[in-house]
Order: sequence, then C-alpha cells, then structure tokens
Amino acid sequence: MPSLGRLHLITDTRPGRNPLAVLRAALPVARSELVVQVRVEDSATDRQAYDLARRAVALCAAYGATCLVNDRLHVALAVAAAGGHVGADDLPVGAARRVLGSAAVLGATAREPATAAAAVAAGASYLGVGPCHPTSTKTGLPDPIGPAGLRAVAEAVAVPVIAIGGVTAAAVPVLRAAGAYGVAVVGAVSDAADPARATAELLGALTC
Ligand SMILES: Cc1ncc(COP(=O)(O)OP(=O)(O)O)c(N)n1
Ligand SMILES: Cc1nc(C(=O)O)sc1CCOP(=O)(O)O
Ligand SMILES: [Mg+2]
Repeated sequence: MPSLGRLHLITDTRPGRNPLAVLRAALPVARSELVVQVRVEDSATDRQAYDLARRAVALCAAYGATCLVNDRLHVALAVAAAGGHVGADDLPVGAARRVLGSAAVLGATAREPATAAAAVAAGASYLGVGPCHPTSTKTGLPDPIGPAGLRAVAEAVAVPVIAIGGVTAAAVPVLRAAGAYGVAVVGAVSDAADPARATAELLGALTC
C-alpha cells in the first residue's frame, strides 16, 4: 500500500458550496500528498454521492492523489476509490474491512485511546482523531480534545493519526508535535478566499 498523504481534504457539500472547484484548486498544489475524502450530507442520495465521488476519483487520478469515500462504502466500491472512512454511526471497522478488502485504505474515527486501539485491531489503516479544536463545520460533536487528547491517541497506536476539527495551518505545528501524521480539513481550504494558497500553506506547515 503506498504511503498515506498528509493533507486530507474533505468535501464541503453544504448548500452553496462547490466541492469540485475546491478540488480543482487544491489538487495541482498538493498532488500525491492530498487525500480527498468525499463526504456528502446525510440527506444526499446515493446517486448524488456517486456522481460526486466518480468525479473526485477521476480528478485525483490525474494528480496521483488518493480518493476515499466517507460512510458509504458501496459508493467507494462503485467508483473504485482507494478506500473509505467510518465512524461510530457507520459500519463497524471489521465489517468495513471485509467490505473494502485487505488492500483498501480504511480510516476510522477515534476520540480516545481504547477506541483507537480497537479500531486498529479491527483493521483500520489510519485514524481520524478529533475534534482537536472547535469547528463550525459539523454539529453534535463532543468537546474538543486538544493536542493533549490527540497525543494520548497517537501514543496508543502505530498507524497514522490524522488530526481533524478546526485545523488551520497555524495549528499544524502543535498537532504534529503531539503525534499527528497529518491533518484533515474542510473549512481551512473550502472557506478560504484562495483555496490553492490555503492548500499550499497547510502543506508547508505539514512538511517543514
Ligand atoms: C479524517 C476523518 N476523521 C474523522 C471523520 C469523522 O467521521 P464520522 O465520525 O463517521 O463522522 P462523519 O464525517 O461521517 O459525519 C472523518 N470523516 N474523517
Ligand atoms: C467531519 C468532521 N468530523 C469531525 C470529528 O471530530 O469527528 S470534525 C469534522 C469537521 C471538520 O471541519 P473543519 O476542518 O472545517 O473544522
Ligand atoms: Mg461517518
């Protein structure tokens, strides 16, 4: 399995957003360092998820980037994505691994060490850990775990830990020092006036 990219860009499909335009801006900058996670609103139909995912897979292929699909693993398989990401309300990690197969990238959400270790034992190849900081992108999350919470998870597992939740380029050094291999963002790129520049700033912080 090729090494995992360090910058995970999650699609923003809230009303009024243009996720494909954001991908077209970010991909030429980050190329193979980018992991695109296709995440749609819960209210989206499978057909809408499929249409976005197949376009994202094609764009990623042109730049050597990795494309994953959040939650809907049948969509991941249908578009030949590299894998998927699951959390507490999705298929259990072991079941997700059986669906996707042994070669797929499989991310799992973990907020504390015991869940993290269990997810890895069940077949997760990376962990999304957060929310590290307050975020306005997703509601209903627990309180932020901060760099200390991230460190506790990172010290418990041997797979890449991807910090998520309110991540900005300025926050990256502290998160990396706490054990993050990479970061996952929505707003830091999708809300930016210049998504290409925001991507470059995040990459710079991740690779310095
Ligand atoms: C990299 C990464 N980390 C965490 C999540 C959150 O997944 P989940 O808890 O299943 O919540 P939804 O994104 O499905 O609402 C993620 N998607 N990516
Ligand atoms: C989709 C998602 N999951 C989270 C978690 O902690 O599980 S935080 C989050 C949203 C991240 O968006 P932003 O980069 O704009 O804060
Ligand atoms: Mg989920």
